[in-house]
Amino acid sequence: MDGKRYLDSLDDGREVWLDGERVSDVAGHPAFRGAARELARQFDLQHHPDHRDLLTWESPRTGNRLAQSYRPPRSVADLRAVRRGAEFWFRESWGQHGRSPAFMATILVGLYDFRNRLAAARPEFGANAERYYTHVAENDLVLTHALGDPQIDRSADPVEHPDNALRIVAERPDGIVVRGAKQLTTLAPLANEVLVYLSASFARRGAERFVVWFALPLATPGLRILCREPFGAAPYGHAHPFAARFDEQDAMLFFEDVLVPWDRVFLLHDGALALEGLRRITAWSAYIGLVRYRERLRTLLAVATLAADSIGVAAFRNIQEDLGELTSFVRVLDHFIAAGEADARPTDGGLLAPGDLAATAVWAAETSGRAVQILRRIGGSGVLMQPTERDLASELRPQLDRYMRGRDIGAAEKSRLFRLAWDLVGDGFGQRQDLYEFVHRGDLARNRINLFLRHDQEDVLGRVRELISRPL
Ligand SMILES: Cc1cc2nc3c(=O)[nH]c(=O)nc-3n(C[C@H](O)[C@H](O)[C@H](O)COP(=O)(O)OP(=O)(O)OC[C@H]3O[C@@H](n4cnc5c(N)ncnc54)[C@H](O)[C@@H]3O)c2cc1C
Repeated sequence: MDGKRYLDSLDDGREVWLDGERVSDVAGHPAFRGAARELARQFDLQHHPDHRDLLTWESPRTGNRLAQSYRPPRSVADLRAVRRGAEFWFRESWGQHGRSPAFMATILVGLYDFRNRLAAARPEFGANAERYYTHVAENDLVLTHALGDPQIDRSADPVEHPDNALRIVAERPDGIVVRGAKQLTTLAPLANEVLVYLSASFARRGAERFVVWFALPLATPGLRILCREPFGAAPYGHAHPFAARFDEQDAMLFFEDVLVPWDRVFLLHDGALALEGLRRITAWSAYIGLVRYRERLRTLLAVATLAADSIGVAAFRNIQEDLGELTSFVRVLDHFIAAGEADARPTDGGLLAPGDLAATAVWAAETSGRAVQILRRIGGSGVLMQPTERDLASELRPQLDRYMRGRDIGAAEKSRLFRLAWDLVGDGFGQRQDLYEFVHRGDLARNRINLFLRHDQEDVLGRVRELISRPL
């Protein structure tokens, strides 16, 4: 994929809705233009001779150079190559692109890896998974994924209230027909394809007719995409340096009796397999997601360090403690990522998966809000109160230079620094990024419970039981 091909690919008749209107030119619309161009820029980097070996690899099957993130890792060296490629993508986007192609591609690797288990249920599903992986990898398609059912009534059983879950309304010779909605799909207006599967809560609820995994182009007839309020636009000349480039959008997906051809179906009516598959297909994305989170935290730490310096608080003990706490998050992530590689284990699909990182999903959700709080505490009101570029060019400039400068920094640079902080932790974009960090790995409560229930502590339980079996 290169930038032009990517931008052209969005002109495919997809049904994108924004603020009550259908968007005819997604790549050119002000709400999406910045994010689309940024992704296009990153795709072009894959073709730059300086980055070719880092960002692409040669498929032994076809001899074509494919995006590095589609490499199915068979060794620790492969895992590292995928990680290093992802590090480059996430540095380019300052850790702000959750649904980066470098992330989604690894879910496709997971689907490929799970093909034998899918085939055991129905042979054609395993073949579909393998063919689909090859199709998206060879064409370097931009994917998103949709797992959650709409937030209508979480206490209601979808068997009695079928609108509460995406469901199959017909099985025909040419495919299945699905009706319903998916709650939230990042990047949907800007992706080529959506992979639909189920989070653990939904796979577990025992309503087999709602259990389905499939993939479709976003331009499929009957599939409607409703976008949320965009954050990339810049009213009143206020710069939104991150939002303008990295607002990857989030959308509801409505399926109005959409036909999914059989060759795009991977799993049907099997909640137990969907539950097993969830961990399998996300094994690599959980690890690559940590690489992105580390980049977001590195960005937060750098902006917080410079902000502290710029207002003369960097030498204060409480500020250094805050910065130290943020540094500890970055360093812990270094160790988590290293552990993913050190504990890598072979899969029954013939690949090498990172070690179990379930605890990191809990830790990341717990630390994300705290990281935001630290930058807000350090920046104080400066995070909000900064002149715009037009203010800086106005006759107010002498006052700005006098009263809005920093310790060793002029008013212009200081305001740009704090605009970064505002986008990271303040404005709509910053709030969205924070919420994303908190929920996108799934419900924190459920993740904590699962972690506890799966934790093997038989040894220490036995020793404590033994200890209390006689007077202490
Ligand atoms: C910015 C952003 C981007 C996202 N991107 C994607 C994406 O690309 N693809 C995707 O599939 N999803 C995406 N998500 C969705 C995300 O995975 C969900 O938000 C998350 O799984 C929580 O689900 P929910 O929002 O539906 O909350 P709910 O499930 O409705 O939960 C709301 C609250 O109710 C509690 N609760 C719910 N059910 C129960 C229960 N049975 N018992 C006890 N308590 C309960 C929860 O703990 C929570 O506190 C995104 C979300 C955000 C905010």
